[in-house]
This record gives sequence, structure tokens and C-alpha cells, in this order.
Amino acid sequence: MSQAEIRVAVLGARGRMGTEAVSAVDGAEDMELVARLGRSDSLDLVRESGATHIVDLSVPDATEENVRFAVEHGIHAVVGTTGWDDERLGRLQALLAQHPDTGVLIAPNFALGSVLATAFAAKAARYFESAEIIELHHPDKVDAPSGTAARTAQLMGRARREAGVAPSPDATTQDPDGARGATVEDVHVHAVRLRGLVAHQEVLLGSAGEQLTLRHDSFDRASFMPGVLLGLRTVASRPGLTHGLDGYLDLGL
Ligand SMILES: NC(=O)C1=CN([C@@H]2O[C@H](COP(=O)(O)OP(=O)(O)OC[C@H]3O[C@@H](n4cnc5c(N)ncnc54)[C@H](O)[C@@H]3O)[C@@H](O)[C@H]2O)C=CC1
Ligand SMILES: O=C(O)C1=N[C@H](C(=O)O)C[C@H](O)C1
Repeated sequence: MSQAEIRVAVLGARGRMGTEAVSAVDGAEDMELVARLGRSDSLDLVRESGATHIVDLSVPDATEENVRFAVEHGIHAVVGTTGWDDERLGRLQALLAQHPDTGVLIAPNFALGSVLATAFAAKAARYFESAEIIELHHPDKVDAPSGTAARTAQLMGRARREAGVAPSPDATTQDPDGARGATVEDVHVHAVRLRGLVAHQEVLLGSAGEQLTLRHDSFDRASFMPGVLLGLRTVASRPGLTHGLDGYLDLGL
């Protein structure tokens, strides 16, 4: 049997997303699952397995080291793990400059509906006086706000600033318990953690007398798998850093 061109090591393979990704890669005819790594496995297993690609679905504390290892060994990386702030992205870009044939996709969300909702929100943000985000997740999530909400707020805030739109009006002067939530690029972000939820987000845009709500729901982690597979099939042909699955889609926005 000839070897598949896409030989995949899954990092975080025993987690909620990792388990799902292992099944998705295993079921893809053009891919071979060559390694499954957990918290206590050595990254050397990735190299020894002959992996051409990693999928990182681990934890924010581990993801940068995992991706650095892959890039240093010329292995393409598809990354769903959160925690990629500007500082980390900057270090990754500097590393990729030394490995110009290697591709990395940092995808805050692999679900197509979520990618579209974020793109629509970024497009719409400049046209409304007020803009806020509510993200809602399962209570086992370790980070808040979610990576998707942080990225959505960043893109919305940037678009509003570039268009010369003032921050959302807010007369609050008394908020000892932080009820107004986090502020990312001048956009307030509220995080709900509730048993029964998977991953959900609402972007609220308001002006006098009207509201636009953009809501996306992932009811099942199966929603993320087409994006993971698209990332794996595309990343080698896109050397350097791509931030967001929209970089691989022709959204025409
Ligand atoms: N981009 C996307 O579409 C999505 C991203 N996520 C993100 O993916 C990450 C994982 O989420 P879940 O699967 O829900 O978490 P989880 O806690 O179920 O799984 C994480 C797994 O990583 C393992 N791990 C810890 N350190 C590791 C290391 N150094 N190397 C390899 N594995 C290690 C843990 O033991 C655990 O099994 C989170 O950052 C989450 O926000 C989750 C869902 C969708
Ligand atoms: O931890 C999760 O579950 C999710 N994490 C990602 C995030 O933080 O945005 C993607 C999705 O929201 C699910």
C-alpha cells in the first residue's frame, strides 16, 4: 500500500476535540493517522511516526511548544487550541520566516457557521453605535473569553477603529463585580459557562431603534471536523502563517 501524503499526528488525542479528530482523520481516505499524543507523551513521537502534519487540540499552556517543535521539523500544523495572543503569533511568524516551506493554520474556530458569523460581524461592526459579544460554553472549558470571541472582538474593534467609529456608549461608573465583562479592543465580551452547552456565540449590534443579532451554535463537536480536514488538506500549499480558517475560504466579503 502506498503511503498517504497527509500523515497526521493528533496532539491532545484523548481530549474532547482530539477524540473526534482522531476518528475524522482515521475515516479520511486521503489521510493516515500515524500518532496520537497525550499530555505525558514525548514530542519525539511525532518525528518518529513520520508525520507530515500535526493537529494540535491540546491546552493553551502546551500549544506554542507543540507548534514550535513541528515547524522546526518541517511538519505542517493545523491548530485549534486557544491561547494564541499577538505575542505568541509574533514569535511564530519569526520562526516561520526561518522555515519558509512550512505552513501553520491557527484556527480559533473550525465550524463553517462560526467562521461566517465572525466575518459577518467584522463587516457589520462599523455600521452600529453599540457592539457586544456573549459567548456561551460548557463548564469544563479552561479559558475565558473563548478564542472565537477574542478573535471576533479583535476584528470588530479593528474595523470600527479604522472606520472612525467611537467605542460603544456606556455610562457605567459603578461596576465593582465586573458585570460589564471583559473588554477586547473596546468591545465588551461576556462569558457564560453552563452544563449542557457545547459552543455558542452571539454578537449584538445596536443603534437607535434596531438590533442585529448574529448567533452561531455548535451543538456537537462533529461541527468542527470538516474544518479540521480542510485545514489538513490545504495547509501544506499555504506556507507561512494563516490566522483563521477564512484564510482558506473564498468568502468574498
Ligand atoms: N478551533 C476550534 O474549532 C475548537 C477549539 N477548541 C480548543 O481546543 C482545545 C482543546 O479543547 P478540548 O478538547 O475541549 O479540551 P480537553 O481538555 O478535552 O482536551 C485537551 C487534551 O489535551 C491533553 N494535553 C494536555 N497537555 C498536552 C500536551 N502537552 N500535549 C498533548 N496533549 C496535551 C489533555 O490531557 C487533554 O486530553 C481548547 O483550547 C479549546 O478551546 C475546542 C473546540 C473547537
Ligand atoms: O473549548 C471549546 O469548547 C471551544 N473552544 C474554542 C474557543 O475558545 O473559541 C472554539 C469553540 O468555541 C469551542
